[in-house]
Amino acid sequence: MMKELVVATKNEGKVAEFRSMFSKYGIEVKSLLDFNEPIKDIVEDGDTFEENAAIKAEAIAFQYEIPVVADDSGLEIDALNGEPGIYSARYAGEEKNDQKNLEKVLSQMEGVPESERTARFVCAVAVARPNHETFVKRGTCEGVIANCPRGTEGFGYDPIFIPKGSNRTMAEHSAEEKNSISHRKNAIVKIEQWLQQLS
Ligand SMILES: O=P(O)(O)OP(=O)(O)OP(=O)(O)OC[C@H]1O[C@@H](n2cnc3c(O)ncnc32)[C@H](O)[C@@H]1O
Ligand SMILES: [Mg+2]
Repeated sequence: MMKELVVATKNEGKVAEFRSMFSKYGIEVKSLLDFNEPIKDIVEDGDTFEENAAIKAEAIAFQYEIPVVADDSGLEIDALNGEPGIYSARYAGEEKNDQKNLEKVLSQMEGVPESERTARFVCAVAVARPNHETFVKRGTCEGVIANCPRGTEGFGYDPIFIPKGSNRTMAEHSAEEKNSISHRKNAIVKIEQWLQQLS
């Protein structure tokens, strides 16, 4: 029997990755995109990835009285003092446009030499349940910012992020490859015990 688990996200790219990575635990993912009623956007006003992940997970867990997982993630660029960071989704404006966001990063990074283009993807994964303390785990993926976008896989900033040890952008990695090295994967392995005992 497949167990069902709600992941409190409206991001289709994230949903696909959770679906793929949770399948080995026998878990079927339901996201906010699958709810019949419209789910209002959750205000992400925390100061950290961890706080925002907990805010999203708890909003849905407490409303529906079910266990919920949520993800808050983004790109930290050293030469930009950690920007866009927790503001990654809206870096180029309220409309949350992936293409505009990565173009803004590239323009901010113009002229920055190879050795100073270090960055990391960060993912905080929160587990919230009625009558339990929420817990949050962080995973990261180190890399560098490319000079121009390449590749069509993945989502978000993947076309401009080259993971450490590779010469391809994340968007030039297959879904399977990304899911073996990503920040999201590295956060999910830290909640593995909880995923395994879920019934
Ligand atoms: O809040 P939810 O509904 O989960 O969806 P969101 O897209 O708003 O997600 P976040 O608030 O966590 O913002 C994450 C930002 O970081 C980007 N991002 C997160 N994970 C990524 C990944 O694996 N590859 C590329 N970009 C990623 C993503 O495109 C967003 O711009
Ligand atoms: Mg968001």
